[in-house]
Amino acid sequence: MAPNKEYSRNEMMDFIDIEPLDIEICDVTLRDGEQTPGVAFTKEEKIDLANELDAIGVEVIEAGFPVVSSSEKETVKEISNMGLNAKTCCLARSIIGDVDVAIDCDVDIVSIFIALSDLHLKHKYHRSCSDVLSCSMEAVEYAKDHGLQVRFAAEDATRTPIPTLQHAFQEAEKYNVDYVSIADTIGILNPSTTKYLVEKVKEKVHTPICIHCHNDIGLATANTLAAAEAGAKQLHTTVNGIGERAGNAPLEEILVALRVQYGIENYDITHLNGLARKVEDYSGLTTPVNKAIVGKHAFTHESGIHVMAILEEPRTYELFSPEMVGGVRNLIVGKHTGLKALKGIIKDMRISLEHEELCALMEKVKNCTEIKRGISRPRLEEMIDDIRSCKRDDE
Ligand SMILES: CC(=O)SCCNC(=O)CCNC(=O)[C@H](O)C(C)(C)COP(=O)(O)OP(=O)(O)OC[C@H]1O[C@@H](n2cnc3c(N)ncnc32)[C@H](O)[C@@H]1OP(=O)(O)O
Ligand SMILES: O=C(O)CCC(=O)C(=O)O
Repeated sequence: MAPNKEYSRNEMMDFIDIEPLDIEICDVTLRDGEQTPGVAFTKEEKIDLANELDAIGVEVIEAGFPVVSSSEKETVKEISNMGLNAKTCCLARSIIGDVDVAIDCDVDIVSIFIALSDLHLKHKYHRSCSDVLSCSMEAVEYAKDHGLQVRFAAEDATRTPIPTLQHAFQEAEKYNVDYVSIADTIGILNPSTTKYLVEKVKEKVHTPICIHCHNDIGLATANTLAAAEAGAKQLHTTVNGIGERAGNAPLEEILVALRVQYGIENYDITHLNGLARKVEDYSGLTTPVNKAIVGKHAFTHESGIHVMAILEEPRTYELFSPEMVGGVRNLIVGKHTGLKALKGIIKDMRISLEHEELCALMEKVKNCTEIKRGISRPRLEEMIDDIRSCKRDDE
C-alpha cells in the first residue's frame, strides 16, 4: 500500500481487538463551551460557528440552553431554521416549561438532563432519587409526545451508583428516548473506568449512548475515545476544548484521533485551525501555544536535528501534515538551530551563502541575545546583510 502522505497511521491498532467505531459527533461549543466563565457569544458569532461546524460535517450541533435568556432562545431558534445538514439540539432541565421552550425553538433533539448522584440529590435538589426521576420522565414523555427526539442525559452519571444509572436509563427507554447520555460532569473517569461503565450500561440498555467528558485531569479525549471503543455512539466535543472549568473533550483532538487512529474520514478537518481562531476571537480565550492540532506551536520546529529531517520529509517529526488540519508549518531559527537547518531555511528565503558565511551566521545566531523568542526572518536578513558587508569590507 502506498504510504499515506498526510499522516502516519498507528499500525499497532491492527493488533488491538476492537470493533470498528460506529460514532457521530455532537459538538456542544455553543452550549457547554459557552458556559466557560466570562464567555457569551453573540447571535452572529453562534451562527458563524454553527455554519463552520456544519461544514466540518458534525452530525449534531447543540446550539444552546434556550431558557437562559430571550436572546439565547432567539439564537437557538434561528440556528435550528438555518437549513444545516447537522441536526440541532438544545438543553432543557427536567421541567415541562423548559421542554416547551425547546419545542418553540424548532430543534430536532432536546437534551433533558437530571442528576441522580447522592451529592446532587442531597445538596442541589433536596429531593429523593425516585421523585426527581419521575419528574424527569414526565418531561421526557412530554417531549416525545410533541414529536421531539430526546436525549436523556444523566448529569454526574460517573458518581451515580451504576444500578441507579441503569435503572434510570431503562425507565427512559420505556419512552423510546433516542439517546441516553453518560455525563462525566466533573471529569472523574479514566479510560478503563469509562470502558467499564459503557459496558455496564450496554448490559441493560439498547438505546444509543452518548459520552460527555470534562477535562478536569486532562483525560477528556482519552475517555471519549475509550467510550467509543466500548460502543458509545455519540461523542460530545467543544472547539479548543472550551467549557466549564478545564473544559470538554476538544473537537480537534477527537476528529484527528478518529482519522489517524481509527481511519474515520467522514469529517472535513481542514477547517479545524480556522475554526479554532474564530473561537479564540469570539470567546476571548487564547489557546496555549502547545495545544494539540490548533496551538501556535503544533507545527513549529526549531531544533536543528528535527528541522534538517523535516526539510527532506516532514513526516519524520510530524504525525500529520499542517495542511490536513488547515494549519501552517513554521521553521524558526534560535538557540537550537543547526547548520543544515539554517542552510535549508536560508535557501527557502531564496538566499545563498558561501560555507564560511553560513558558519559566521550560525555563530551570530548562537550568540544572539534576542534568542528567547526565536529570531524573526527580518532579523535573520539583517544578520545576513551584516555578514555580507563585513565580507565586502575584508575584500
Ligand atoms: C452540567 C451542566 O452543564 S448543567 C447546565 C448548567 N447551565 C446553566 O446553569 C446555564 C445558565 N443558567 C441560568 O441562566 C439559570 O440558572 C437558569 C435560567 C437555567 C435558571 O435560572 P433560575 O430560574 O433563576 O433558577 P436558579 O438558577 O436560581 O436555580 C436553578 C433551578 O433549577 C433546578 N434545576 C437544576 N437542574 C435541574 C434539572 N436538571 N431538572 C430540573 N430542575 C433543575 C434547581 O434545582 C433550581 O430549582 P429551584 O429554583 O426550585 O431551587
Ligand atoms: O450529557 C449531556 O448531554 C450534558 C450534561 C452536561 O453538560 C454535564 O453534565 O456536564
